[in-house]
Amino acid sequence: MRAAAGATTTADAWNFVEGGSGGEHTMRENGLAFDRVRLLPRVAVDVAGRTARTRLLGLPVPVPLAVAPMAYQTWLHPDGEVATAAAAAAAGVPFVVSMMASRTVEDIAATGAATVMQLYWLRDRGLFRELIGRAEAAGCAALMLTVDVPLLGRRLRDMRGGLVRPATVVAANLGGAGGGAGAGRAGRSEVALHTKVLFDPSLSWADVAWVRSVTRLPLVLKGILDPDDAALAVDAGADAVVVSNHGGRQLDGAVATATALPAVVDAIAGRCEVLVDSGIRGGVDVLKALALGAAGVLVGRPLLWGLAAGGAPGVTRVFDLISEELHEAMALAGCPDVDSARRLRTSVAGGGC
Ligand SMILES: Cc1cc2nc3c(=O)[nH]c(=O)nc-3n(C[C@H](O)[C@H](O)[C@H](O)COP(=O)(O)O)c2cc1C
Ligand SMILES: CC(C)CC(=O)C(=O)O
Repeated sequence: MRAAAGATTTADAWNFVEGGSGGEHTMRENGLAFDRVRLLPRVAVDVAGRTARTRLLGLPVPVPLAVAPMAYQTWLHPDGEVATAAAAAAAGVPFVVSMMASRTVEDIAATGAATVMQLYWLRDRGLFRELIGRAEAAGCAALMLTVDVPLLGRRLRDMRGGLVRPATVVAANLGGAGGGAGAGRAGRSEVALHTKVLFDPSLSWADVAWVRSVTRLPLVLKGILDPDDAALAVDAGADAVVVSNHGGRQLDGAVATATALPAVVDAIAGRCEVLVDSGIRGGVDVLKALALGAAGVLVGRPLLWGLAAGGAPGVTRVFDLISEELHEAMALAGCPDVDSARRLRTSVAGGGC
């Protein structure tokens, strides 16, 4: 799917999707860390009637997956987020709407997908509150505040290429500011410049508590890696956290999520839901995430590959592949359900149990 996507997208769009920050060490390590996790399968467990059904973010789901918030999907396919969300609706999987989505939250919600609205901390608090109101009115099931982007990571592929969004690829929920803002020269990324104007790097735990106080929706914090931050997230009233390094797009050198997850799960101690993303590439990775203590995962780049390669049917194909792999892996690991998957023992290749 990735190869098919690469063959259809422009160099700018491909760099934007595939790129990480700096030397892309964290981006590579995300996959390697999931690869190093070893599962201890159980045997002689009746898995004939197995199910991966569970609840995520208060929503019933057939598999413990949600679509990660990802900006500017019309860059990859003309229908953009509406195509991805239509496939998510068909799969029964929640769709997280990026604040920088290129289709409106109302159009996305109209696909019938269960939606969650992702927010960045904006300098313009009026606009920030307006978006919360729109998300509530559109029927979003939760808000997801991304806390790992005081500024955009140093994305060398985008800087070297002088990345510019096409003028048609707009932040549809922010008044539709388009790309092409004259920054298209080597060493500059127009996306980084645009976000620098919008995003407020002063976010603090007091602000998180304020966000908690201005909405009745469940609040999810995305971008937690340190167990102390996980505990602070609970104190600030978070209903869920996402263990994430933003797909290796923020701090290069940050820990891989499969490595960080167990300590966060311990620190949370059941007080809120723990999700994970960054490096999930198939059903076995999902099973590993569950075994490491997550309630579920956000799937990122693989869905964009499906979108670029084949629109909504391409995204559906990716959901189907991950679901088939998960169900097969659960059977082979002796897991009739998600709770038993979360009790599997793990070890790390080269280490002890
Ligand atoms: C093209 C692209 C755009 C993204 N846009 C956003 C965004 O708008 N908001 C956000 O919180 N995370 C964003 N992310 C990060 C994803 O939500 C997720 O954390 C990351 O993709 C997980 O890594 P993986 O795709 O390698 O598994 C983006 C990621 C990609 C690849
Ligand atoms: C436009 C960006 C802020 C989207 C993002 O979070 C990302 O590219 O990782």
